[in-house]
Amino acid sequence: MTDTNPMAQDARPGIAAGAYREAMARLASAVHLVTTDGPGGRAGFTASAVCSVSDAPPTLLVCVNRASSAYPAVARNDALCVNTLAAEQQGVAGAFGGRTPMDERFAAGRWSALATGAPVLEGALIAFDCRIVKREPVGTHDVLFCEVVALSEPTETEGLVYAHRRYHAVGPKPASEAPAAEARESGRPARPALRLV
Ligand SMILES: NC(=O)C1=CN([C@@H]2O[C@H](COP(=O)(O)OP(=O)(O)OC[C@H]3O[C@@H](n4cnc5c(N)ncnc54)[C@H](O)[C@@H]3O)[C@@H](O)[C@H]2O)C=CC1
Ligand SMILES: Cc1cc2nc3c(=O)[nH]c(=O)nc-3n(C[C@H](O)[C@H](O)[C@H](O)COP(=O)(O)O)c2cc1C
Repeated sequence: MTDTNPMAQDARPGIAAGAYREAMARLASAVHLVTTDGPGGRAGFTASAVCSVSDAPPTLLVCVNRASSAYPAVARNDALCVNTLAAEQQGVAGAFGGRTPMDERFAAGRWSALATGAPVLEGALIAFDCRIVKREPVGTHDVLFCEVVALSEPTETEGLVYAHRRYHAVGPKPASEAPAAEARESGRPARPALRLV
């Protein structure tokens, strides 16, 4: 049988990086700033390749490109913080998304620290302060296994999602705006949970 779907044609071993990226562009991901500080210096980058591995011990994985300007610091330091971005922090995601000097990136936000000293972004949806417990090179990236040692106070607001090469807002608005409750009371439809920002 001849398959006329170009995506299906590409789904074979040895597909080109471009076809893989095109496929990956269809996946929606939360957007994070991965930040670090220590003997290797302060650095950070925007990341979507982050996921939960285990809750005992609480462990995340983060994939970092070895060609990234943040890599030398991430490679040397033993801690990092995964700052999951709120919808209104799209500008900070842009600043940390490449080609901007580190000092300028950090000027785009306000910072504190939890247990490890890695920079914690004020207003993030949530921040996971981590010790890096294992590193595994895979292709162009290092996969970092990170044990979560402290959490920030969560911010009750919309999250930031990246899909189809664009940012979107997702989730509930702050309680004060309570659109769903309002909509229920007024009989009007609630606004969609996902919108372009
Ligand atoms: N995991 C990563 O290293 C990611 C890197 N990026 C980088 O940010 C820039 C903008 O990206 P897009 O506008 O989304 O266009 P794009 O066409 O370069 O990427 C589309 C999708 O492919 C994946 N991807 C891209 N580069 C990758 C890489 N080097 N390794 C593994 N997966 C990768 C991501 O899921 C991304 O959303 C590009 O330079 C891209 O390389 C973006 C997302 C993830
Ligand atoms: C939405 C988005 C998600 C990204 N996710 C990752 C990621 O998970 N891992 C990674 O190494 N780079 C990721 N990048 C790329 C880095 O943020 C950065 O652009 C890249 O490391 C090159 O930066 P440099 O100019 O500091 O070398 C992402 C970029 C964007 C815009």
